Amino acid sequence: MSGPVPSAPRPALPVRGHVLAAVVCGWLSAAGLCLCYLGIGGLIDAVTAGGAIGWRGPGLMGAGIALAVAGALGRGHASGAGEATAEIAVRERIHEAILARGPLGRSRPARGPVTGSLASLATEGAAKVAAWRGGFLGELIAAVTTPLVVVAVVAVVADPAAAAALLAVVAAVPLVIGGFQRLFRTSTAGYQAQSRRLAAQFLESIQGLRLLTLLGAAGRRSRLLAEESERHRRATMRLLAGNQVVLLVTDVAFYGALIGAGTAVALVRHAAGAISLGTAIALVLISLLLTEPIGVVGRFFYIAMAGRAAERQVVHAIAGAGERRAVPPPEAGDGEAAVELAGVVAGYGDGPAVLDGVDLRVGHGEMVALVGPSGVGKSTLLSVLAGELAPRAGTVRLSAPGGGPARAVLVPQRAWLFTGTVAGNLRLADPDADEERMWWALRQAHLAEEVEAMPGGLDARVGEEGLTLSGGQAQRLALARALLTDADVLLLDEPTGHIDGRSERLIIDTLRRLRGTRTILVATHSAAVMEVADRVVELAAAREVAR
Ligand SMILES: Nc1ncnc2c1ncn2[C@@H]1O[C@H](COP(=O)(O)OP(=O)(O)OP(=O)(O)O)[C@@H](O)[C@H]1O
Repeated sequence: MSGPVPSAPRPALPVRGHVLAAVVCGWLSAAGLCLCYLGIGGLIDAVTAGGAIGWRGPGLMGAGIALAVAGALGRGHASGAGEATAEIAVRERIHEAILARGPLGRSRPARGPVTGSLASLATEGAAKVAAWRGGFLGELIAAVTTPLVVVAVVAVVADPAAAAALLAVVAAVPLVIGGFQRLFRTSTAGYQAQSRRLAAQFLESIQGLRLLTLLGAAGRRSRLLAEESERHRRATMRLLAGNQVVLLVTDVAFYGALIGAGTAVALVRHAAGAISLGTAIALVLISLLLTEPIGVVGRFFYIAMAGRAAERQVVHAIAGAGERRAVPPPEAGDGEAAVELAGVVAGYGDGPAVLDGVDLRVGHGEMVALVGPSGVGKSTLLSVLAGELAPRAGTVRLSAPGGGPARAVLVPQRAWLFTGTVAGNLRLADPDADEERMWWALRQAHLAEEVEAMPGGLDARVGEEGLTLSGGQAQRLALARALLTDADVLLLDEPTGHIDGRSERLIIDTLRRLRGTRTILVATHSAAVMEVADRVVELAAAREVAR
């Protein structure tokens, strides 16, 4: 994923209520624990005084425990619900972006991620963003502000002067954390610079490998890379050592300082006769709660950093999708032919024209095989028809059988298989598809039996984290996905190109059965596919060949 990160706004997620609820529940839980500790203090005072225990101590303890438990449960629930809501929202936004750039299309935007990385962003990335924005943010705010709640409870229920002293200690914590982060940043920056240098040198060497070999410089270059790798290893070790120091210092210094300060305040106030022994012990226990923000700092590095990085990619992805919409869709024709190309000129960027004045007319329900030598522009023509590549000149018209604009869908040469389930992969094309419809599409593509045999069936996990489908199965899954769109025009780019013989036979049989049901353009080198087609058009000469 390259290109500058745009200053597009962060995706608005409907989790404000969840975050707020998590924060409030966190506060309630902290206040409950304070009351519970003060109750314990009250009990200690009653026991040491030798009098009746009374209601105050047990009452505070009971109320405190109830509040703490309710708060903890509420916080857990709010975080869980927030995370789930955020994940769905992020995924929907990314799915919109995927659909906007053509779910089955070969996507080569000038900027922004390709479809495959968009989809892994929609799975793993969405989970990271959700864990951060929906789940962790509320807990973070609650934890960071807990000391203030603790101080407030101490001020109201125990001793305002002790509360003021604790407040001063709490205020010093962010300053010290900031100082440590600055120290740490220097070693992180050094590591990143080293990392970039190494990556650049590797890339340069691979790109220039041929030249290096011709010049007899490969050995020298490899020694240089070895030295650079060693420097990188040392930088990594320095970073890890720095990390350990930060963790150690955080633990020892902060826990020690906060609990020590709490104990000192309690002792001083008790010695001055301002608070009882029980309240002093309660203050020591309460000072444990002041360490709450430190507990989240470690998780902050993992959850928030990963979540924020994924969030930047999501913003980038969504912004990229906006650019894709800028390619105008093919015009609607008069309805007489499904596809009409007249004088189409197309190419990539500022490069030469790949298609130079192509004319083609395809009737409704006709199956046309596009043939021609490799590189002649068959895939390019399909990209133009799919609305992925705007023609430089000429007209492209797609008509639905009854007139009006037609929908075209492209199955690329190598089907992307997204990390997720079979159903998830199918629903990229039709988010509302029910199981029956998905099985229908799988049967059409001759994949139903194989999916049935997979653990979980439609819920079988495929892609990087699950089953790896064969090239042929992936191609048939992509075909099933295309059929789910109910597009009028099906564009198939080399559907039998890189697959096993059995899959090839199954796909050809699918094509045979689809013939006449919709308009199909299939770019191919396969004689068997040409055999199935109604017509064969050779692209080089833009003329029909005899069959
Ligand atoms: N994204 C791209 N950017 C720049 N040039 C491209 C791009 N895609 C294809 N080309 C070039 O356009 C020309 C036509 O490629 P295209 O993939 O359309 O040919 P094809 O007939 O489908 O080939 P094959 O039979 O090998 O699939 C080739 O010279 C190719 O290098």
